[in-house]
Amino acid sequence: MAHSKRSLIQTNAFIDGHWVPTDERFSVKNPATSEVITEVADGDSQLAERAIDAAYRALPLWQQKTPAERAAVLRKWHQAILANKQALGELMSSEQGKPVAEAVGEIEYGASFIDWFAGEAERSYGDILPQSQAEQRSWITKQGVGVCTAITPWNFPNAMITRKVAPALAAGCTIVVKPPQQTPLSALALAQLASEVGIPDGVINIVPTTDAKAVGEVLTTHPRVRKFTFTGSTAVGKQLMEQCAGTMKKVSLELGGNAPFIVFKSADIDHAIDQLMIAKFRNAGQTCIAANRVFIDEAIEEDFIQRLEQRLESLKVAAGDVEDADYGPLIDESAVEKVERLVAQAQEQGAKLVRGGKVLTDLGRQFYAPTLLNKVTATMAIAQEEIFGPVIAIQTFADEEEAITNANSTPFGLAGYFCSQDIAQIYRVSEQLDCGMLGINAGAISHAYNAFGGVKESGIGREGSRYGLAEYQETKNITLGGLA
Ligand SMILES: NC(=O)c1ccc[n+]([C@@H]2O[C@H](COP(=O)([O-])OP(=O)(O)OC[C@H]3O[C@@H](n4cnc5c(N)ncnc54)[C@H](O)[C@@H]3O)[C@@H](O)[C@H]2O)c1
Ligand SMILES: O=C[C@H](O)CS(=O)(=O)O
Repeated sequence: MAHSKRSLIQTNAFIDGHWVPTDERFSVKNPATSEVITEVADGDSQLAERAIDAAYRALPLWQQKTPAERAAVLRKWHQAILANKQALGELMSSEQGKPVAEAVGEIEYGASFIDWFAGEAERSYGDILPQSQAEQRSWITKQGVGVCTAITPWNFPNAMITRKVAPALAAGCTIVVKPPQQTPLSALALAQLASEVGIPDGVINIVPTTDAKAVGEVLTTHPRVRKFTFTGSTAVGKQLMEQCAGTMKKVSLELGGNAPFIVFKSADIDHAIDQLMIAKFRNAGQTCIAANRVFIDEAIEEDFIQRLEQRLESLKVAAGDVEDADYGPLIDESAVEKVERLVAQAQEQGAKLVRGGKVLTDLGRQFYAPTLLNKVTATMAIAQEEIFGPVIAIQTFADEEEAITNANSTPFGLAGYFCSQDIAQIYRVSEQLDCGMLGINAGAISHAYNAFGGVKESGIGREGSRYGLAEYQETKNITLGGLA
């Protein structure tokens, strides 16, 4: 595998354009080998307050820039990221575990949000309102909300940051980001490139920490913070939303999922399996929109399972720096233990293990085999929790109504998928599935142009698309009188 020439490893906090060391530091490890990559500054609540103050000081000058000026420097950042995508991909793979090729793909995906929102900055329009009084005229302006704070997850260490930072900066906001403890290096590398291309000091600030609770308390309660955005588990999202209430922050939450993947008997089975492989095994299944519950029409169950099992045979599991790896290790020991628990419990309750169901010990404790379980039921934990691993859990259904009822039967509503060649069925089912995003004959649905987000306990708000900028803007109604 070709290795990049440039290293982008930064190990200190990034505040007000400066790299800030701390007395305490924490280790960042490679999940494939458990080797320590480096030690990173361990921020605390005081450092978080310092970062917010820097963002507050930087706000006026950044707000006063024109959308075209903000777009221009965002496009420079976009280009710098793409110019370093191999180094950024290798860095991400080392700290998160995904194959380098997939990591480079995430870098490109993450960069696409910056390019997209550079354009959205230039297309952010207000409105002229109908005249209600003879002597008055009214109009709407859209203004950046102010200082923002963000907390992001480890599974997509680059894109989950740019999906927030890009619209925030495009809207004229400044931001403080707490990256995940497991994968801070990707965030710090983004900040380095932002600084190199001229994004002003204090506009982007990064505070790595092992004390998420203390730093999060500051990011969600500080009076200078007007907007909080979170991507992570539903349980933590609920807690952080409560913490924001005291200062009425504008909140957007991208939370957990439990995506159904329904294959109707009208589907093209081979195409459905292709899409399921994407929706399940991307990032070793550690994806919020992974196909978590697979529903197969009982009329095609035997044929589908036979063909699917054959496809699993072809998957290559290996460390991220191995050529052609389809997926790598799970992020840590607790992730492996959760998958082992869910698979064991399912089998104890009657599920049938068709393939896999074990750690690939020859590769290491973190590597879990491609796994296929059949005869799963809705009452099993594996159908109620995010598996977050390379495990396909199959349930069957007799008719469309049963499939839809079962698919909608969880507190989550992030993504859903179904495969059908029947256009009437496609319209019926797409209108009844209760989720924020639907993939119909499509397992890959994450693009900067699309509106990413969930309903029910999967979140509030949308990221990407033409809807993503509004999460970082306030709508101001202005009325001018005395015109008679
Ligand atoms: N909807 C989406 O777009 C999306 C995307 C990626 C991941 N996720 C979800 O994230 C979860 C996996 O990521 P994770 O394990 O990092 O989730 P997590 O909720 O444990 O952690 C997410 C972030 O929150 C921080 N955090 C944890 N507890 C905190 C607290 N008490 N106060 C402040 N910060 C705290 C963590 O340090 C991390 O930075 C899954 O549920 C997945 O579905 C959702
Ligand atoms: O984990 C879910 C993230 O949102 C990743 S992606 O946007 O689906 O690639």
